[in-house]
Amino acid sequence: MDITSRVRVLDNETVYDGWSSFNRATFDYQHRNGTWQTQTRDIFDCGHGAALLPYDLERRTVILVRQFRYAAFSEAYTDLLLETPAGLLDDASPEERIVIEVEEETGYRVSDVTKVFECFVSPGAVTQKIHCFVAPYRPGDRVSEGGGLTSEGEDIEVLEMDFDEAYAMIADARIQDCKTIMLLQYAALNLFNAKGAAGT
Ligand SMILES: Nc1nc2c(ncn2[C@@H]2O[C@H](COP(=O)(O)OP(=O)(O)O[C@H]3O[C@H](CO)[C@@H](O)[C@H](O)[C@@H]3O)[C@@H](O)[C@H]2O)c(=O)[nH]1
Ligand SMILES: [Mg+2]
Repeated sequence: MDITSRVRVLDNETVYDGWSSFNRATFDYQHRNGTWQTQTRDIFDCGHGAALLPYDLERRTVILVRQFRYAAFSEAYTDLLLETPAGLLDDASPEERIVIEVEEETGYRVSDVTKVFECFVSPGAVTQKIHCFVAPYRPGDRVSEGGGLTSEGEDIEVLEMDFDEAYAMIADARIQDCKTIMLLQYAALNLFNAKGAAGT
């Protein structure tokens, strides 16, 4: 379904333009019953991103990263956040960008990369879409320490974790990042034969 004819943008004001941008859009939207309504929405834009879960089926492990996230901290999450490696696209394609980002953050050089889904992270207010990937890895694929770019303020800890332990961390809220939850659930359903995954 293409709903372009049901939206008329009246104004798109840039409220802030810096590392990210913040816009206030005013538009007419035609409801399903045919009536038009004027709405205003504040929209946060920091570009699109890509995320990847490296997995080793033989050793039943995955690679996650742990880092400080001020946005979560400001909402009383006082621990470091556990996530899959991920990054902003910065004008590259998701496929190109994610391989570079995984090596920068984890030190692992992955090659057999599979796109599994893409998702809007918070579509009521945030423009960002995350392209999500998985890739197998072996211990010998580690070519550097990783850790991210100190010059950009990154201080990233690399964790190789037992898959079942990582998966269980969703249920007790030790993992709260949405791309990480979705990729671990994808892996439980499609890669590992996980206890508690649907159909097992
Ligand atoms: N958030 C933020 N980051 C900034 C800013 N200025 C510079 N940065 C730097 O921009 C870099 C972004 O690192 P990436 O690895 O590219 O992105 P990320 O922060 O890991 O993740 C982003 O993309 C993910 C999706 O792939 C998102 O899940 C995540 O929320 C975030 O937007 C970091 O080094 C960060 O320090 C700023 O004002 N705000
Ligand atoms: Mg990152």
